[in-house]
Amino acid sequence: MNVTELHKMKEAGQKGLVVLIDPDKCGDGYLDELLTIAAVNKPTFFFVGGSLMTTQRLNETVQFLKKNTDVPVILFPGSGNQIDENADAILLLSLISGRNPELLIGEHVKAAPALKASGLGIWSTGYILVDGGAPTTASYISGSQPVPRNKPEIAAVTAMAAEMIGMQCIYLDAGSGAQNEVSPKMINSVSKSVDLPIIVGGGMKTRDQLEAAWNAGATLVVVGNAIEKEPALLESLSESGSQL
Ligand SMILES: CC(C)=CCC/C(C)=C/CC/C(C)=C/CC/C(C)=C/COP(=O)(O)OP(=O)(O)O
Ligand SMILES: O=P(O)(O)OC[C@@H](O)CO
Ligand SMILES: [Mg+2]
Repeated sequence: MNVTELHKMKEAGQKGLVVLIDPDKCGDGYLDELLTIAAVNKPTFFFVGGSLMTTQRLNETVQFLKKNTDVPVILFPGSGNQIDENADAILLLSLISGRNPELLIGEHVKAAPALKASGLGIWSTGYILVDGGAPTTASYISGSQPVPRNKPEIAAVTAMAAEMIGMQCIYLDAGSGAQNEVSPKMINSVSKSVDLPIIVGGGMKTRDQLEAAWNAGATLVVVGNAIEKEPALLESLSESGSQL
């Protein structure tokens, strides 16, 4: 699936809900339960990945999803080896809030041949970690400082640079299980500074938070932990897709 699908969504003013699936946390029938609920309350996409993957379940998770749902499956890789050609696309993340060359370009160089051969849709993504109130796995593993929560202008100029370099979307991430989600003020500031679709995630738990993010300019809002803890939450978050 090409990134133009995401650009079309933004141009049409459509808003999407994404469920993040961490293959490490898919035990005990979790995916069966999730897909039963998702059959009625369809998310726009499934993202699959983790900043730290301690099991080898990526391929079986992608395979299971491709077999049992028609919701597109987009890889959200914590490293260059989280590639599976059975998915529909991959967020080719470049960690632009950090200054670690491996996560800006190094991993990408190593993964380039496999990515090209995979036939996956490539969504070049400027990935911005934002302080969500506590250190997250992503910031610890990447050894990078997140953008301070109350500095929307830093996120905005970072996104502007990414757009001029040629990246195709921006991901503002307060990190897995963040105490504070990315503020609508920061989303709005980024939205006014670039024409790119904006993906927002980290610490989202309520429909009100999703709406605040969409209204501030997000095209996609990602929910991981809250649905992992309580899959039925997908029903109230999606409101049967009325807004999607
Ligand atoms: C070259 C390729 C294919 C990929 C680049 C990979 C890069 C540079 C990633 C950026 C840095 C990074 C660690 C991103 C993490 C993204 C991610 C999958 C976050 C979601 O996972 P969490 O839910 O935070 O993970 P845990 O549950 O493991 O805490
Ligand atoms: O798990 P949560 O807190 O919903 O975060 C989702 C994702 O944006 C984390 O990278
Ligand atoms: Mg996680």
